[in-house]
Amino acid sequence: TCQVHFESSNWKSLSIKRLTDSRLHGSTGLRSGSQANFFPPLEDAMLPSGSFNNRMALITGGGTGLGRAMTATLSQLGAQCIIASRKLDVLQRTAEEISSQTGNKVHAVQCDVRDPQAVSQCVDQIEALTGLPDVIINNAAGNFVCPSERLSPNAWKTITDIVLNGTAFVTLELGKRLIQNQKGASFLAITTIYAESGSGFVVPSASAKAGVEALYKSLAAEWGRYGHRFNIIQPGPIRTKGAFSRLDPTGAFEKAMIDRIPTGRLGTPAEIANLAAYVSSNYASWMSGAVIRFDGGEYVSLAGEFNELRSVTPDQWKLLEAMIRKTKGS
Ligand SMILES: CCCCC/C=C\C/C=C\C/C=C\C=C\C(=O)SCCNC(=O)CCNC(=O)[C@H](O)C(C)(C)COP(=O)(O)OP(=O)(O)OC[C@H]1O[C@@H](n2cnc3c(N)ncnc32)[C@H](O)[C@@H]1OP(=O)(O)O
Ligand SMILES: NC(=O)C1=CN([C@@H]2O[C@H](COP(=O)(O)OP(=O)(O)OC[C@H]3O[C@@H](n4cnc5c(N)ncnc54)[C@H](OP(=O)(O)O)[C@@H]3O)[C@@H](O)[C@H]2O)C=CC1
Repeated sequence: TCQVHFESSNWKSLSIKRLTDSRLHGSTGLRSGSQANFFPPLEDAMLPSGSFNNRMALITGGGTGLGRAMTATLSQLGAQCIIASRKLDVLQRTAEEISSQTGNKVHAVQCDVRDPQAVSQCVDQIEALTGLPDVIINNAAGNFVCPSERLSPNAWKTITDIVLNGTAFVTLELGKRLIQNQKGASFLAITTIYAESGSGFVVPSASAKAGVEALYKSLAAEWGRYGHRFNIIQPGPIRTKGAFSRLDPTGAFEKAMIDRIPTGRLGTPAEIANLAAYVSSNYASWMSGAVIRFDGGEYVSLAGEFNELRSVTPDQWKLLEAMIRKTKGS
């Protein structure tokens, strides 16, 4: 299966014919992505049942995607949940479905997090329904891929308003009321791996998510004295309609994305829901200011400049090593 052709002893002219995922990788017997068999996702709730009994949880964007999965897990573990976003019909459908499965009430509250007045009214409604929450998950977001030179001011404003200002309005409004009531709480923000690295083509999202991380790290330092913990989860790719339809509308990039993930697969909503439940639970009461990357290894895979050498087969390595060992001096 060795496809190395020596055109000269120069590294640059070494032509390595890349093997596609439908062919064996050297003598390892691994097909691209087949390592996923080592990393099967577990779908059941990880924490003991009742871990969130008598606790109230607010999940923004809890009607769909990852927010919905987090709501389902918290509800299954005993929490009374409130889900908030713009589309009341979507929220109500999700709330009914989850409540009927878990037997625990899920409340739907309409709220556009970009509007501080709407956020304040939403928190009034939450106080009346359940009292102030013990768990706040800032999960709502907006995003789309777009070359930055095509972004209008309003496109920039829309994404940064939802992601950064929305998270800030929800966090500050609840924080102030919790402080007044001398009540502790766990705050969790869902960001993304490129909040750390930056990324072209999603620049408003990258900028806003980086701001959210700064906000949460800062408040972790400032508001511990009020009983508040602040943590961040940076998910890698997890299939949801909201994300994939806006970031890879044709599906053209999915295979390349999976190929670069060392665990060979996308994450699942249930996996991130378990992590979010743990971080929000009392089992994690010493965790604050943490940034947890949850991406199957994608970030480090993208970062290391030699990681492409994964495609070199054992036979090719023998040839490369011989060439390297033959080199004397500089
Ligand atoms: C190499 C490829 C890799 C493939 C990756 C595949 C999978 C994903 C992997 C990782 C994901 C990592 C991070 C994910 C982060 C996320 O946040 S995903 C969550 C995405 N979910 C959502 O976005 C849900 C909510 N979104 C929306 O409601 C809308 O999309 C929107 C954000 C636009 C807000 O809606 P609305 O308030 O109704 O805004 P408007 O439609 O009025 O638009 C406001 C302005 O924005 C301009 N605009 C809208 N869409 C685009 C576009 N596609 N391109 C350019 N500009 C756009 C619009 O024209 C408005 O501006 P103007 O008024 O015209 O100037
Ligand atoms: N899926 C993935 O691969 C990844 C996702 N993430 C993050 O995970 C989180 C969830 O994303 P995902 O589930 O994939 O996508 P979704 O599109 O399903 O979730 C986004 C949610 O945000 C809500 N929302 C959007 N705008 C507003 C607004 N102005 N006010 C209130 N709520 C709003 C939406 O509800 P509505 O339309 O009713 O307002 C929706 O429920 C986001 O923070 C995203 O950035 C990060 C990395 C990877």
